[in-house]
Amino acid sequence: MADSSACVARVVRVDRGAVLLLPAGADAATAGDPSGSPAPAAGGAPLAGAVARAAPLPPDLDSTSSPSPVRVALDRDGLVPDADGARHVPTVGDYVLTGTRADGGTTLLELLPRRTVLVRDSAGGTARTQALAANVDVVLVAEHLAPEPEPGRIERLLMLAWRSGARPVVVLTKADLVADGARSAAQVAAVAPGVDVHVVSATAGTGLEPLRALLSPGITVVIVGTSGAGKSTLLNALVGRELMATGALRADGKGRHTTTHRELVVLDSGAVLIDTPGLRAVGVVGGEDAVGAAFADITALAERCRFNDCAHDREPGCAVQAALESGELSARRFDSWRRVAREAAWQARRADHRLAAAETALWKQRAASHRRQMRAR
Ligand SMILES: Nc1nc2c(ncn2[C@@H]2O[C@H](COP(=O)(O)OP(=O)(O)OP(=O)(O)O)[C@@H](O)[C@H]2O)c(=O)[nH]1
Ligand SMILES: [Zn+2]
Repeated sequence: MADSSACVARVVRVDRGAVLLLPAGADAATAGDPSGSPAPAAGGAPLAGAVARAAPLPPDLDSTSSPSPVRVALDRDGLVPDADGARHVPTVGDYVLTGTRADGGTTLLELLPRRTVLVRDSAGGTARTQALAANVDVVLVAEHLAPEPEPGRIERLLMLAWRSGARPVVVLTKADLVADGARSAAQVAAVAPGVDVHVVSATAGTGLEPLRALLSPGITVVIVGTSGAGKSTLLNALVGRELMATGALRADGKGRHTTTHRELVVLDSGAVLIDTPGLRAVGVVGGEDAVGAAFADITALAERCRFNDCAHDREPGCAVQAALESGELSARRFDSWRRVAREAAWQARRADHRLAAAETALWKQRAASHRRQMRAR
């Protein structure tokens, strides 16, 4: 499918009918070069570093300029085929193979496999999911300390993060507005088992070092959180310059600027940052694994129940009920877990059902074509 001149590029932004791509240079992976796999195993050095290094800067430009992305039109349906011909909606962070037309223009050839992908349910409760970002290593879950953090929202965002395959990290923002950020952090840590929780103030510049340390070459970091969580402000503070428009009032008095699209930015360090618009209703898409990870504390408790099929209701020897009684587990978190676990089970059943329906349709199609062949004879 790919011609010999195929190159790997990364999707920086998706517009209507087109994508912005950062092309990889001579040192980056090319098609047919197995060592240049764009989908490295977790922990491997992703291509982003190569993309960042790919375009040497002209000497008259300072080090803060990045190579400019190339705009490439999508097919009419707005989709990009993968190696098997299945067509996908491209998303920020995707790696694609590009080719060169006779007139020198760039064409999109193929979507490369996604190592990780952040997805959510599309609005309206349809069966569709929307890919928010692909090939990310770290998902920063941002939540403000003032107003008070909402544990339920953090739980949902953590499920989204766990489900992506990337590593979640919680960032509690606006520490300058509260007296005791550490106390809130301890409460939030209780709903984020296995996840680091950081307390930061982007405006005061405190607590940023551990987050800066995440921004190593080749690492892709995406930030998610409700509108006003301080995502853009935090990213700007991490980078030390204005990358993202923030919700602060604009100097010209023309109201507020908020993030309206997802965009990938390559830092001088070679790390890649993706800002996302505020996620309002995080419809959490199934994934019993994600529930298990986000609620690892309850999963561990449930393993200690006397009965394997304990419903954690009134069964004797239920470790979950015991934890509720002792106060080790909050009723709120237990309810939260029940709700998402039910949703996950429902999603799984629905996916099975869809699969079964697709299978039936395929067999009907085959049977029909078989009948046609028989008739033709
Ligand atoms: N006091 C204080 N205010 C902050 C801090 N970080 C952000 N803010 C303010 O919070 C508001 C929202 O910040 P943004 O960075 O635009 O929030 P966002 O999460 O990117 O919002 P969306 O783009 O709508 O998703 C702005 O008025 C910021 O100035 C902080 O550390 N301390
Ligand atoms: Zn039980």
